[in-house]
Amino acid sequence: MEVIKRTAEMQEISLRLKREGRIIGLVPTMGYLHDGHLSLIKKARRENDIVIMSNFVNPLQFGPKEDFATYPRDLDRDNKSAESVGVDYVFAPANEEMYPQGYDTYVEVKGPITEKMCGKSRPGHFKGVTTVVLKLFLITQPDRAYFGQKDAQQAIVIRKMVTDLNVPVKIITCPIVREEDGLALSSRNTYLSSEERLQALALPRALSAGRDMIMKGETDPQKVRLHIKQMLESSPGIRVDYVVVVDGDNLSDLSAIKGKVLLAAAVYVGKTRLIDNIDLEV
Ligand SMILES: Nc1ncnc2c1ncn2[C@@H]1O[C@H](COP(=O)(O)OP(=O)(O)OP(=O)(O)O)[C@@H](O)[C@H]1O
Ligand SMILES: CC(C)(CO)[C@@H](O)C(=O)[O-]
Ligand code: BAL
Repeated sequence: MEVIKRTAEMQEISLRLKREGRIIGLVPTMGYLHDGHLSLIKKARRENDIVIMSNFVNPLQFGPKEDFATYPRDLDRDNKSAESVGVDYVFAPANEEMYPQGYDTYVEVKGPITEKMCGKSRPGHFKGVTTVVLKLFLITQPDRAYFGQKDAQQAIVIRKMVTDLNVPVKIITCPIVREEDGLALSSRNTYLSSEERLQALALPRALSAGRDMIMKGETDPQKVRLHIKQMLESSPGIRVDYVVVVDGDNLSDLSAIKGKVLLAAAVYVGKTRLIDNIDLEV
């Protein structure tokens, strides 16, 4: 496995691999790898000749009061994990490589899908995500790129960017990997104290309760949303950011529960903001 820090070098390698006819899979990450990331890499490994994993904590997608500075980082450990699951190239640029002095270009998906949920709570977040992801695509020339369903809105926004800009990359969304007790794996789980770690279980439990209501025949999205919200609000240590029950393809509001449905929520557990969701076909 090679670790590449320069954008020009990574792009040169990727263009050469493409000329040689190799199929490239890209797994974009912000590092501090866990089994969720590894599941994306393993799928990319099975489906492509070459696997590139990017490891870059993108300052552009963090708000001024968010956790860019404290976001967990451990490049050495990440490189060992990446190598153990067959990554060929780790692309780990410094900020100045991605955004040199005078950098001025941004990519933004405008409209309803970036205005709600995490887009509403984190203004500018998705503009930062789409900008870095398009840059990563141009630097690494992937045929396929792998994203986790845990960041469901992110995957939908990236699909929209790729469609609207005719980007020749196939977007593959992979299922959420969870701890045995149901908590979705997330680098930010490391912020939780042992008490908060227990309190955080309210999030997957409330979403599962919403799913159970639907399985038992509930068709009113507002009733399901309220039930999830009330469960969260009555859970110790939890502050609700948002709860939605929306169309799983485009995040639009539903008049009735039918087809692809996404139950998604973001909560604060102490100072830590966690997101989770369940998608189902009704
Ligand atoms: N539990 C998970 N299961 C599947 N994919 C995941 C999981 N957690 C993260 N991913 C995916 O891994 C990719 C990189 O995510 P990222 O590095 O931000 O990790 P993270 O754990 O989501 O961190 P955080 O949520 O704390 O920012 C994203 O596509 C994300 O959706
Ligand atoms: C896609 C991504 C790597 C862009 O910085 C990030 O948003 C993430 O880790 O999900
Ligand atoms: N996993 C999404 C990256 C972020 O929260 O900024």
